[in-house]
Amino acid sequence: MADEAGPTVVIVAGVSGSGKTTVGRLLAGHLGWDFADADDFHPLDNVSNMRRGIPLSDVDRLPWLRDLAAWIEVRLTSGTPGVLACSLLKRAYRDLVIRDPRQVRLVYLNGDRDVIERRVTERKGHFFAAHMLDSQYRDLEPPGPDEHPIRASVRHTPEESVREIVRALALR
Ligand SMILES: Nc1ncnc2c1ncn2[C@@H]1O[C@H](COP(=O)(O)OP(=O)(O)O)[C@@H](O)[C@H]1O
Ligand SMILES: O=C(O)[C@H](O)[C@@H](O)[C@H](O)[C@H](O)COP(=O)(O)O
Repeated sequence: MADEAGPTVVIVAGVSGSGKTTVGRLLAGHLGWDFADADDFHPLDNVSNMRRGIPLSDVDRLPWLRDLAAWIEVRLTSGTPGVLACSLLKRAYRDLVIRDPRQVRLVYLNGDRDVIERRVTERKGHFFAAHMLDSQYRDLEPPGPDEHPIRASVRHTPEESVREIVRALALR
């Protein structure tokens, strides 16, 4: 759990289309923190595969996860807070990038698959197609209670989710 000073990094996680980038960017703006989208860390082959409808494997994701862990480590050592939007579908992925849960808090955007499916379908100009959602749910291992996730519903507006998250983080 976060220590009295609060976390230095907040990760907003969930399947594609759950609102990680939208909520994460809004949260970062509210807190005055830096924001990073994990999509920007994918090797080009990963994006090319997803664009062609090929889901990523654990092997594909490993270099990506290592780069994300390095981004977090820089934040922690420099004391520069940041919000990271990142799917982190599996527990093993989260264990790799969240080494100290007191300093890195997890937000999990969850809720109705039909809502998410509609959003991915309507989203313009993104490489990730709605038919790929099946593979996201196949890989998804929702956070367990020991990960102390802050849960936010995909049905809420981004603004409502940010208010909930800030309250749960006890950050002003
Ligand atoms: N709470 C929300 N209410 C309505 N639309 C949303 C909400 N969150 C995200 N969206 C929209 O849904 C789509 C997916 O959001 P995005 O932030 O890209 O999700 P992710 O980063 O998890 O893939 C975008 O078109 C975005 O504008
Ligand atoms: O691990 C993965 O399979 C990908 O990271 C995936 O979870 C992510 O969702 C896509 O890269 C699309 O990006 P958005 O999440 O922004 O739609």
